[in-house]
Amino acid sequence: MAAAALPTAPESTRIGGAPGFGDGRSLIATRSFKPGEVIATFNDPLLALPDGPGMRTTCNFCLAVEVPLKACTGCKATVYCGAQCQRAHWKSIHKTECKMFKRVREQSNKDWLPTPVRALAQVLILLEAGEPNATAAFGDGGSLEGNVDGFRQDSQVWGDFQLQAAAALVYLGMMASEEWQEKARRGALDSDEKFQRACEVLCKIQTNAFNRLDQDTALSGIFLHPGLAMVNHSCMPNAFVGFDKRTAQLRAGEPIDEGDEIRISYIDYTIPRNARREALKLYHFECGCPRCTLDLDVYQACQRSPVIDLNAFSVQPDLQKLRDPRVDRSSISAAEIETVYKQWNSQKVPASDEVEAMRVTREQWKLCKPLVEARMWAVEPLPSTILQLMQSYAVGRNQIAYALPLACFLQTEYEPVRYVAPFMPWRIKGVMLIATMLSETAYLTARGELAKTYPHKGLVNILTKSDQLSMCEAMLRLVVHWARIGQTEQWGPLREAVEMLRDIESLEGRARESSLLRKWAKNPEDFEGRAFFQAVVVEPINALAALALEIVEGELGGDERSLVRR
Ligand SMILES: C[S@@+](CC[C@H](N)C(=O)[O-])C[C@H]1O[C@@H](n2cnc3c(N)ncnc32)[C@H](O)[C@@H]1O
Repeated sequence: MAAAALPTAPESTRIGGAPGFGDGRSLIATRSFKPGEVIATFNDPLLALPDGPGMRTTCNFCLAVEVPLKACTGCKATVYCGAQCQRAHWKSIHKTECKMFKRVREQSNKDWLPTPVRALAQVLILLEAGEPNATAAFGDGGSLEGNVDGFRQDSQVWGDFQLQAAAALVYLGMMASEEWQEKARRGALDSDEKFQRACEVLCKIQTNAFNRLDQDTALSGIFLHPGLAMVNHSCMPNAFVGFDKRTAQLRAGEPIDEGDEIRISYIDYTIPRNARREALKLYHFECGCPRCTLDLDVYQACQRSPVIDLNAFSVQPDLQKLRDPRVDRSSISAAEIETVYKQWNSQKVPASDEVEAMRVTREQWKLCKPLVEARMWAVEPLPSTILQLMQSYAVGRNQIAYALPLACFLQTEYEPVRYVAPFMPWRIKGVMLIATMLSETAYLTARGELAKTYPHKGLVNILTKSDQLSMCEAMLRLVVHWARIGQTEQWGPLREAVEMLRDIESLEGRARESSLLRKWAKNPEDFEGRAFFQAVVVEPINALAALALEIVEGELGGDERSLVRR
C-alpha cells in the first residue's frame, strides 16, 4: 500500500490500523453505538451513478427512481429529475461526459456504457480536471487501496480491466482506437502510462465502491466515498450500510463499544463458506471472522448474536427457537452443504421464461432434499429455492394466497436466523410483503372469492377464520417500529407502511382491534395486547407457515412420499 494522506474519519470514529491483516487501515468507534444507530452519514460521494441499463430510468445526479425524468438534450443518454440536478451534474462531471456519450453514439450506436467503464471515465475526467478529492483518492499514491498486484495475477479479471480501460480511454478521446489496437497487438499496453493508470483506477473502484442497491426497485449502481471505503469486512459484521439517493448511512447492527472496529459485510454472508471465499476473491484477502474460521452455519452464527432478544417484538417472537434451533446436523455435513450449494448455483433460473424457470426450480428443489431432511430451513440454498417459488406465485402467476404461506414460512424460519436484527432492511421488507399480501387476501375473502380462486381447503380455512386485517395491521406496526430504528424516514417501505396503516385505521368497526394492537406496539409486554397479538397474529401466521412445505412439495416435488416431516 502506498503511504498516502488518510481520508477524514467521520465524527465519533477514527481511522486505525488493522491488526491481524497487514498494514491496512480500519474504522474504529470512538464512542458506543446502540443497535440501529447511525454511526456516520456520507454525503458528496466521489462516485454515485446508476447501473448502465438504469441510466434511462434513474436521475443521473440524485439517483431518484420512479419520478418523471428528462433527457440531456446534448447527449440524450443521461436523464434528470429536474433542472437543479441537471445543473449540478453538468458542473461536476457531465460537461465532459456529455461529449463522451456523443462519441459512444457515433462509434457504437449505443446510448449507455457498462457501469465500470462509465465509473472509470468519470474518475479520469475528475483527475484530468485536478479535482482535489479525486486526486487524493485516485491520483499517484492516492489514499485508496487497489490490490493492484493481486488483480494483475488474475488473468481473466485483468483482461476485463484492460478492455474496460480501453473503452473509457477511447470514448473519452484520450486514446485513438487504432493506437489501442496496435499496442494490444504488440503486447505493449503494460508500458503505456495512461493505460496503466486507468487499470489501476479500476482496481481501486473494484476494491472500494459499493454496489448501491436501490431500496425499492432493487436497482443497483456504484457509490464510492473515501471515508466509507475505510471500513473493513467481516462475515459476522457489527454494522451495515443503507443508501438514500446520494447519501450512505453507516449504522450499527449490534451494540458497538468505544474502541471496537466497525465492520460491514462486502458480500452475502449467509451463503456457505466456500461460496463466500469465492465472492471475496475480488478483495484479495481471506476472512478471519468466527463464521469463517469455525465454519459456523447460519443457525450457529445466529446463536452467537447479541441481538436475539430484539425478536421478542417480531413475527417470530419465540426466542427459544433462535437460541436452540432443532436442526439435525447428523444427516448432512458442511462439505455436503457446500456441494449442494455449488450444484444449485450452477443452475441459473431464467428471468423471462416462466416454464423453464419452474423446471429449473424443480431441479433445485431436488438438490435441497438433504437440507429438508435435516430441518435446515435457513441454510442456503433451501430458502432461496422457496423464495423463487414465492416470487413466481406473487409476480408471475398472480396467486398471492399461495405466496402468502411461503412468505410466512420465510419470515418465521429463515429471516430471523440469517439477519438476527429485525431492523435489517431485508427483514422489514419481508414483513411488509406479508402485510401487502394479507391486504389482498382480506379483500378476496371479503368478496367471497377466496374459495373460488384457491382450491386448497386448508389454506382457505385458515384465512377465512383469521382476522386478516388485524394481522395486516400488526405487520405494518412492526414495519413502522423497526424502520424508524434502522432506516431513514424517507425509506420507501416505511412511507408505504405509514400510508397503509392510516387507511386501515380509518376503517369502521375496527376500534377495539386497533386499540389492542396500538397497546401491544407501545409495550410488547402489555398483557392484553400481547395475548391479542399471540392469538390473532402469531398463531395464524404459524398456521400459514406450516402449510408452506406442503405447497412447495406439491408444486415442485412430484414425489409421492412427502418430504414434509414437521
Ligand atoms: C474497502 S477497503 C477497506 C479499507 C482498507 N483496509 C484500507 O486500508 O484501505 C477493502 C480492502 O481492505 C482489506 N480488507 C478488508 N477487510 C479485510 C479483512 N477482514 N481481512 C483482511 N483484509 C481486509 C482488503 O485488502 C480489501 O480489499
